[in-house]
Amino acid sequence: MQPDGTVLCLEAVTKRFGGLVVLDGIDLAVGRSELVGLIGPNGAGKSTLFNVITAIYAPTRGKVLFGGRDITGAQPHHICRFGIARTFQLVRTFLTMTAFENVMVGAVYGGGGRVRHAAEAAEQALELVGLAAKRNVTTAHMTLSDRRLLEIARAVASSPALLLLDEPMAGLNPTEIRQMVEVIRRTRSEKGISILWVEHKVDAIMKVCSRVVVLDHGVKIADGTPAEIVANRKVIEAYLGEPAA
Ligand SMILES: Nc1ncnc2c1ncn2[C@@H]1O[C@H](COP(=O)(O)OP(=O)(O)OP(=O)(O)O)[C@@H](O)[C@H]1O
Repeated sequence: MQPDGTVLCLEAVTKRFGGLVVLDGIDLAVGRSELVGLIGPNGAGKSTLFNVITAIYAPTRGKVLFGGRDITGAQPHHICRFGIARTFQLVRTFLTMTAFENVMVGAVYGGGGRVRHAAEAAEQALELVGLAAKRNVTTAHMTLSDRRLLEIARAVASSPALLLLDEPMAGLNPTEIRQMVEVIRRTRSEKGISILWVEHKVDAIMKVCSRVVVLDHGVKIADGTPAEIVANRKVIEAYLGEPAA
C-alpha cells in the first residue's frame, strides 16, 4: 500500500489492439478497503481493464502500480502472489472437485503452499460466502449462484489485498442478487479487502459502492459518488445513446 492508502493505481493506461484504442489514458485509484464500482456500456473496455491489471495484457502505454510497486508487464502467474485475486464473468470453478477443494486451490496458492494455514483460510472463506454446509458438494452439482459464491471464496482464500469482481451477478435471480450483495459487503468489511467490481446491474452498484467509475469507448467519463454519477450528463448520454435533455 502507498503511504496515502492507495492499493491500486493506474496511470494513463492505454491499450490498443491494432488500430483500435480500447483504453485511452485511464487514471484510476482504489484505496484500502474501498469498494469501487466500474460500469459502462457493452464494449466500453471494462474487461480489458481487468486484463491489464492482472497482466493478461500489457498496456500499450501507462503504468499499473500495486501497493506502490510498478507491476506493469509482470507475469500473469505472479499477480496472485502480489495480492490481486479475480473472479470471472464465465465462472471458472473445477467441476470435479468439491467446494472445499476448489477453495483450497486459492488458499494454497495464495498462502505460498503452507497446507495447514490454507485449510483454515479455506474454511473461513466458505463461511464468509455462506457455503460452509456445502463444503463437500462437488462443484458440478452446484447452482450457478453457488458457483459464483465459490469463486469469491476461492479468491478470498488467497488472502488478496485487492479483489476484482467481473459481473458476479450475471444470471442470478433477485434473491441470489441480494445474497451476493451481502457477501460482497462482508468481504470488504470483515476482510478489509479492496474491491473493484464490474457490473451491468447498475442499481446494485449504486446501492452498495461508495464510489463509481464509468468507462465509455475506452475513456473514463466519470468518477464519483453514486449521487454524482446518476446526475452526470456524460453518463446519461453514454447509457441512453443520445444527448440528455
Ligand atoms: N483481444 C482483443 N482483440 C481485439 N479487440 C479486442 C480484444 N479484446 C477486446 N477487444 C475489443 O475491445 C473493446 C472493449 O472490450 P471489453 O470486453 O473490454 O469491453 P467491456 O466493457 O468489458 O464489454 P462487456 O460489458 O460487453 O463485457 C471491444 O470493442 C472489443 O471488441
